[in-house]
Amino acid sequence: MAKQPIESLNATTAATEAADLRVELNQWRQDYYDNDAPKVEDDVYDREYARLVALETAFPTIVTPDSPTQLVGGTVKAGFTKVQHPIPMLSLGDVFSQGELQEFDERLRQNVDEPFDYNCELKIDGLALSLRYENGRLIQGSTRGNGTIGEDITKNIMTIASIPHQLKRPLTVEVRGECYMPKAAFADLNARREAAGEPVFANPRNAAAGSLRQLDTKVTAERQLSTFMYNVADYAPLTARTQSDMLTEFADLGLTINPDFKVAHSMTEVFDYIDHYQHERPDLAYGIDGIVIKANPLPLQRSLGATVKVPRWAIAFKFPPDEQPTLLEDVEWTV
Ligand SMILES: NC(=O)c1cc2c(=O)c3cc(F)ccc3oc2nc1N
Repeated sequence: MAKQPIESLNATTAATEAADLRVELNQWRQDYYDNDAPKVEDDVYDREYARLVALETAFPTIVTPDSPTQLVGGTVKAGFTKVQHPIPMLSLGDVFSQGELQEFDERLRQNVDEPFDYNCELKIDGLALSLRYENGRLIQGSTRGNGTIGEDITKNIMTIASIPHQLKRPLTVEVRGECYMPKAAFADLNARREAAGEPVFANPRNAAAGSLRQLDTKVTAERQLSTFMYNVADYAPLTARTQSDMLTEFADLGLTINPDFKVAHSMTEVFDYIDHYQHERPDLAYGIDGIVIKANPLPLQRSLGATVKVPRWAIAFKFPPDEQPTLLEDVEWTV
């Protein structure tokens, strides 16, 4: 049904609509985060979620603690040891148009007096993970979970080739990134599963999540997972002063980063980057669901900090869902 404009609602009608949205969104979250099997396309979830945020913003008294707007990520799957993230792993705020991205930039620059660049990065469509290194040795891997409590997947991440067990320098640092399954590995896996009469994965993100959040490490080891690291919990151990230099420092340490990042000196350059990768997307070896732009100076990231849920210094520009082009040779031509 058509949504009433927010201005025409009162707290009671808003609370009723919000309650219905929460039931629906929490069920979808459960499917997405806990069962790695979403029931709806991301854009449907995002649209309903944006409506709930708008209702709660217009009527703050209707917010409830269990509202998905107050939670981050999913929960901890049974069978996994829990890991407390000393510094929470947050999610990114989303925007869906260049206009909204422009607003994000203007809002940010109102609170920052010195000029700054953005670092543009591909938004890898996988699942977030955190790696703890002590004196350069990999000692723990965990999922985001709900942002403060994740799952211990140390044994599983030890089997991923792109994750070094020893950094090139003896740093004690917690790095964060995305675990993903390349498109080719996804196609192979589903072909094997189909041949074996097993259910196939809906998309590479679910396949990566199902392969990483796996109690049987041998299964993880054969799933050809990979990673791109993009963030730290605590900036102190690094020498880098910008996001872009941090990615280069990660590579020097032996971590795997996505090389397609780019410093943008204006929103025009940000939009050019977005347009370029919106076209490149089908040819990339891995799935992306958007672009992430981040304030490049690390001291600025630190001073801007985060809300209860998202960093103030970064935003995700989401692409519309990936329409798989129908390959013409797949179409039966009737003559
Ligand atoms: N999927 C991604 O490729 C990707 C994801 C995030 C985040 O989730 C993320 C979450 C934060 F709280 C802060 C920075 C982040 O940076 C990020 N950068 C990326 N490139």
